[in-house]
This record gives sequence, structure tokens and C-alpha cells, in this order.
Amino acid sequence: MMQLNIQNETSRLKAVILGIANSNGPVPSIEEAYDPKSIEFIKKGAYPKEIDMIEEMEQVAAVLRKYNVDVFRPKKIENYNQIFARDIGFVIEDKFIRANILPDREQEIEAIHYVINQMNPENVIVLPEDCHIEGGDIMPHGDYIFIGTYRGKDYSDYITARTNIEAVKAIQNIFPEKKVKSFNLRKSNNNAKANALHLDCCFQPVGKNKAIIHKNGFLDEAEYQWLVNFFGKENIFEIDAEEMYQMTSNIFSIAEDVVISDRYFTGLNTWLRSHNIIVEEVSYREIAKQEGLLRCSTLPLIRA
Ligand SMILES: NC(=[NH2+])NCCC[C@H](N)C(=O)O
Repeated sequence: MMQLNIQNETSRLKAVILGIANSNGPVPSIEEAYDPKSIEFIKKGAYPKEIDMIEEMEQVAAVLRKYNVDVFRPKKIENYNQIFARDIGFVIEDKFIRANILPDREQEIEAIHYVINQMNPENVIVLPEDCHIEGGDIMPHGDYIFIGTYRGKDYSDYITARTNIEAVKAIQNIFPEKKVKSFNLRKSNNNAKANALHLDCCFQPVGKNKAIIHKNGFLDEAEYQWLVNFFGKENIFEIDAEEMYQMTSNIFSIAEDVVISDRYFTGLNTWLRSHNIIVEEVSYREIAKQEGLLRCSTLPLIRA
């Protein structure tokens, strides 16, 4: 049986699910798309090609192999987007929580049943239907669980709002000993530069005590400030709206001192290296056009 273990974003990775871009399906219509950046590239006639995205994900698979990480891939569903494994479920401590994801993405979970079947069934949790939640919004951090949410009354108007208050409460009930801290995120259905689709689109811890953050991704400045104080200003790499749009906070940690990052993020990568973090560079520029990046395409199962 697989012994799940996730306490944070950065401990040494042992096992992970990495999404697939195979049989990604035809270019979606604007109505079919569910994030503003994809819509932008559909309109421009520049939606990413499957063959290029497969190659990009192979670069990540190769880095993970180099670090002896066990890599599981979803089984292929014909003509279905399965790149962003992060959102379909997530692990906190020894529990796997099945996400109640956007209906457009509901089938993605079937493709990882063969992995879920290796887990202790007692540790596989399905939340009530009224709890919307996606893994991109969930970050265990030691005693804390950080959760991106949207508290607006107009929640249902936003296809970009993926985690609701009911889910935040449900997570607190499952982990009563943890401090659940939720963050109200800025949502836009039509402007990707003003849309924090998930918490990992505007924030992520990295290294021992550092974090990447975009202020305007947070609707409540006090919540952004709370994070800055928590990590300490000197440990923060601030990104602007353009950098959020490029998905600069969405790198992926293999360990406290090893990250996978996009070669395009020259400023961030220099900063990381200046703090003695090894940066394994890949190019994820085509996948970035779907408003997701490295963290979004991975679902960690075991960290040491
Ligand atoms: N964890 C993430 N940030 N995932 C990004 C998912 C992107 C995908 N296009 C969606 O809208 O669902």
C-alpha cells in the first residue's frame, strides 16, 4: 500500500503524478474554455499544439527521473485535457482528498483511479458536493494549511472561482489540529492579468523559508500582508501582474534546495540561485498559454 505523506511544498519529493498532454483534444471553442488566458490564445489563433506540450512535459519527467522520483501518469482519455493533475485531488499528511472540480474537468479523476487504488481506502476522502475545491488552491505548510478561495456573493458568476468557503470549512474539520488560513483571491473571467485562478497562480513557498507572491492577486490587502509578515519581507520575491500572467509563482519544488522552473523566469531563477537553490530549467511556454504551469501539472503524493 502506498504511504502518502505531504506536510509542505518543499520537502524532498519521492512520488508524484505528472499530467499528460496526449490526446488533449481539438482547439476548444471560446465557450468551452474555462480560463481567460486560454480564451485569449484561442482568439489569437495561437492555442498551444499537443505535440509541443507533450515535449514540454517530457522535459519535466526527465528532471524527475534524474532525482529518482517515482512518476505516475494519468491513463489517457481520448480528446480530453489532462495536463493539470494538481487540481483533481491533493494530499495533506496521509490523506488523499478528491477534489470537487469544475464540471468541465470531472472526468480527469478517472484516469488516476489506478493510483488511488494503491492507497488505504480509509485515507481517501470525498467531500460533500457543495464543497468546491481544487488542488491549486491548497498548500499544506507545517502547522498551517493555506487555502485560496473566493468569498464574493457572486461566486457562481466566476468560472475562475474554484474553491468555496464550504470547502475551507470542510478541510478545517478534517484537520482540526491544523491552522487553516484562507485567502480571498482576485477573479476575472476575461482578463488573465487580473485573475488569480488558484492560490498557486499568485503565491508559493520555496526553499526553507521563502516565498513568491503577487500582491494584486489578493483581494484583501491584509491577507497579502499577513503572508509577507509570516515569511518576512527579506524572504519574499515579489512579482507583478505581467509575471503572474507568465505564471512565475508556479514553479515546482523537488526539495528545499532544488526547484524546476521555466527558463523564461530569468529574474526569479537568479534570485533562487543566489539563495543556493539549484534551478532545473525547462521550457513550459506553450503550457503557460492555458493558465497553468509546473505546480499545476504535478500532484505530489509523497515527500520525505
Ligand atoms: N493549479 C492550477 N493553477 N491549475 C491551472 C489550471 C488551468 C486550467 N486551464 C483551468 O482553468 O482549470
